[in-house]
Amino acid sequence: MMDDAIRSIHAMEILDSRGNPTLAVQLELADGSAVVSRVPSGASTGAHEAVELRDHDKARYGGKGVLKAIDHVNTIIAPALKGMSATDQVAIDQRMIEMDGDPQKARLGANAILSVSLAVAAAGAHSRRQPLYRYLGGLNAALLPVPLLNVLNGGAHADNNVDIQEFMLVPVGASTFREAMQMAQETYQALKSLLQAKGLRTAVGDEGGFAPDLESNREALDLLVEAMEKAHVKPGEDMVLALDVAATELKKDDGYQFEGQLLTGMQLIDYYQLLVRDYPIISIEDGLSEDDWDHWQLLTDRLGDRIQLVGDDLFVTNPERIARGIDEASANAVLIKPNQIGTVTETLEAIRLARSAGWNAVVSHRSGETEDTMIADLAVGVNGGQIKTGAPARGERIAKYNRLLTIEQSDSALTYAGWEAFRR
Ligand SMILES: O=C(O)[C@@H](CO)OP(=O)(O)O
Ligand SMILES: [Mg+2]
Repeated sequence: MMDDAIRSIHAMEILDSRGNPTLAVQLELADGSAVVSRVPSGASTGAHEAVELRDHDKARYGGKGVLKAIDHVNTIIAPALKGMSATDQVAIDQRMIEMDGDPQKARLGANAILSVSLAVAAAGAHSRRQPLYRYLGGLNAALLPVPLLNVLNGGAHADNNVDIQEFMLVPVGASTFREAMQMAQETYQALKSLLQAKGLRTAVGDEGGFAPDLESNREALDLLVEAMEKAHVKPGEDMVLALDVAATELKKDDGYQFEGQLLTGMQLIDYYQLLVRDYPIISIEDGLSEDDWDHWQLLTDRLGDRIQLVGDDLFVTNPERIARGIDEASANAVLIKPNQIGTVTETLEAIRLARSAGWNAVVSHRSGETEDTMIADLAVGVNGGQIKTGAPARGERIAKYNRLLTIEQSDSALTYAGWEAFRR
């Protein structure tokens, strides 16, 4: 047996940051080295995402168990991959895709497949004695990503009257990743004291952002600009803002339920245009719903030369949907979540495709996360330039930021992407 041959794969149940069960995989190579991978889980999931397999035993965790997925790894996937080389990522992923046979990976489960795919990548890097980002990106990996830090929450991620799901700080003007995190942390703390001074709630949502009861989306944006100023961070220069509207969650009949009114797609686009005029917004994710291709095209036509328009639910990290988006000029960037598609190979393909059209690729966490830091390495490895992984709070989000801080301080060949990340 070669040193990097897979000796064993073992899946087990662990908890995600919401306390719901997810799975971890321990993979051992012939040389005795072992790695662990852990799979995240979304709340505002897109209908076109690959299928996350959960069992329906309501007695266990309200039906959110993952016993089926675990069983599929241990009894179907593990025996099939035993003996294969961990550096054969493409062949292994292909094998799992074929064994599943369903376009949305509904048979074995995308979470089952991803847990193994991630472990194989980690093991491949280990056997080559390279950090994961270097293994994934080779010499091409040169950039530390700009963090998009979700510090204010609404929508499906919070229990308040704000419709936009995520308001993110983007410290583009920093000169290092470390400085970017410091700037974000100081603004986050300034925001907290502003909320306290106004008698507003400072409890945090799933991703560590605050979820105060505000009157409007504009009130949230005003607060963020005020927080920057309080932290001596210059809006529009040191730091800009990004939004994830998660508009699929707002879809109602033919329109969008937004700030107490039913708006048409066109009215929503007009609204974004005014927001972009009034605030230092650099990026809007999921401004429209997952099947509203026509309005996506109109939005991109209207704002695409000024800001980044990111498809999350629209593309679900799926190369086929991204190809359609490129064809129809539906957006100019794609959100990359490995668990939306289920394998490392397809994730890399999605990024390559986006890049070939001159689009940006934003590597992202899920709202239900674990301490796994693979996405930090992925963002560096593919020179993504941007990573979205929550507030500078909560251990599972900090784990990714800490991984990036560690990478920055241990590899002098890398530089902070800064404004460069948004140039197309
Ligand atoms: O909508 C999103 O972009 C994500 C992550 O912030 O949320 P979820 O994982 O719930 O889909
Ligand atoms: Mg999103």
